[in-house]
Amino acid sequence: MGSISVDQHPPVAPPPSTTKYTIASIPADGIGPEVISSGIRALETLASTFSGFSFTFTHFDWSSDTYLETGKYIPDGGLDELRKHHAILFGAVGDLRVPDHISLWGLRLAICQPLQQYANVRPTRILKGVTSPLSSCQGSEAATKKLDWVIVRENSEGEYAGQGGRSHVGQPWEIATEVSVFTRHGVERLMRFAYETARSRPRKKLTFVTKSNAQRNGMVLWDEVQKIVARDYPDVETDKMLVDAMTCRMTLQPETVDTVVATNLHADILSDLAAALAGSIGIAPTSNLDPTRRNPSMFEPIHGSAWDIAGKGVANPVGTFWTCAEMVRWLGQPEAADLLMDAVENVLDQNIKTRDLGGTAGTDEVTDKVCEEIQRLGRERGVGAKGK
Ligand SMILES: NC(=O)C1=CN([C@@H]2O[C@H](COP(=O)(O)OP(=O)(O)OC[C@H]3O[C@@H](n4cnc5c(N)ncnc54)[C@H](O)[C@@H]3O)[C@@H](O)[C@H]2O)C=CC1
Ligand SMILES: CC(=O)C(=O)O
Ligand SMILES: [K+]
Ligand SMILES: [Mn+2]
Repeated sequence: MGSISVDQHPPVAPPPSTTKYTIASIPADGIGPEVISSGIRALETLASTFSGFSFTFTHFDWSSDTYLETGKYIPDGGLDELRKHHAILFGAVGDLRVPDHISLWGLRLAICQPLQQYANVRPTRILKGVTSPLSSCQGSEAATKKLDWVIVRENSEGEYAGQGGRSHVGQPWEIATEVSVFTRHGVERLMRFAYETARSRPRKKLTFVTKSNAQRNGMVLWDEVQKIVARDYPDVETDKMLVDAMTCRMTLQPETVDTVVATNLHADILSDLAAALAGSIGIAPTSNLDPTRRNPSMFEPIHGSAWDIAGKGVANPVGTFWTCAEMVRWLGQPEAADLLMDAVENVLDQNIKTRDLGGTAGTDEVTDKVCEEIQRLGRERGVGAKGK
């Protein structure tokens, strides 16, 4: 096991120096446009409440409709257009008329990979006013109060590297391969990011998730690189879990978990579980970060395009509000991010919730109330005079 230092850049570069933020919005498919329009309303309300910063949105109509019309999700030169912005706000991609692997690779992964958004960050906690499904289990009430996690997901390689192929298509002897790719460079930069995240949180605790008993090459390199990186973070307590057992620990001992690092596929699954344990897949956020800030980062709710509820006005916008709060924090406005989350929790606590959380409110009602609460909290906290 040799020493490594392939990636010398600091794990997280500082936010932009300007306060006039340009945001590329890509609502895309299904409930994406519904929740993104709620998110933009909340962001505009936030900017008018604070007056120290502003947003300018550029709307990109890249979606499965566009693909069906033009044969492309992203037009020629599209990524260069995205690069002109400070951040990207994304809804979800996926449409019944297009195979899922075409849509995901045509849009979301076609942005994350070239823009080197290698760190996918997925916080979960039980928001005020929300009941965890774990709370109905005997004795777990105290434990669920301590469900406060950040899952750091590898977002550029691993099981979603896109390597593989099919031969002898349609023949009885057809073969298909899906090859996971783990590079020292890719694993090291992600481990450093995960350790920095764990270090920034009060408990300074990292659960390292692996599957190196069965996956005996890539996961073994994953383990070796983690051990090397861990030496630089003696103040962070690390424990190691095989991914299958991790599902049990998240469910039965949520209070023992704080920051988690896992591969692209493992963390994709664990983070949907995390969202459900915190109440609903409709509340959880995702940041796809290029920590070097050489490229804009992309922010999206954790959920997909949810065709089953699209167009009905019932999608939960909370995952997008939390996503917007994470984006605002990334851009360098932590006070505004905190206020947005406080507004969301106050509204949930008044029992104004969508039906996935047991409520009866629609997307618009929740959005109206959150915007009103942003303004009320802004007045209460006297934030309007700050900045500029
Ligand atoms: N990042 C992305 O763009 C993602 C795209 N997808 C795509 O989305 C499509 C549907 O995938 P599914 O596996 O069904 O996952 P999904 O997350 O779209 O939906 C799963 C279930 O959760 C519900 N749900 C999701 N978001 C909700 C919200 N905000 N409020 C209330 N209920 C909500 C849905 O109604 C559905 O019953 C597929 O094409 C898939 O490839 C899936 C995950 C992420
Ligand atoms: C595609 C997907 O499920 C995700 O990025 O979470
Ligand atoms: K999404
Ligand atoms: Mn997912």
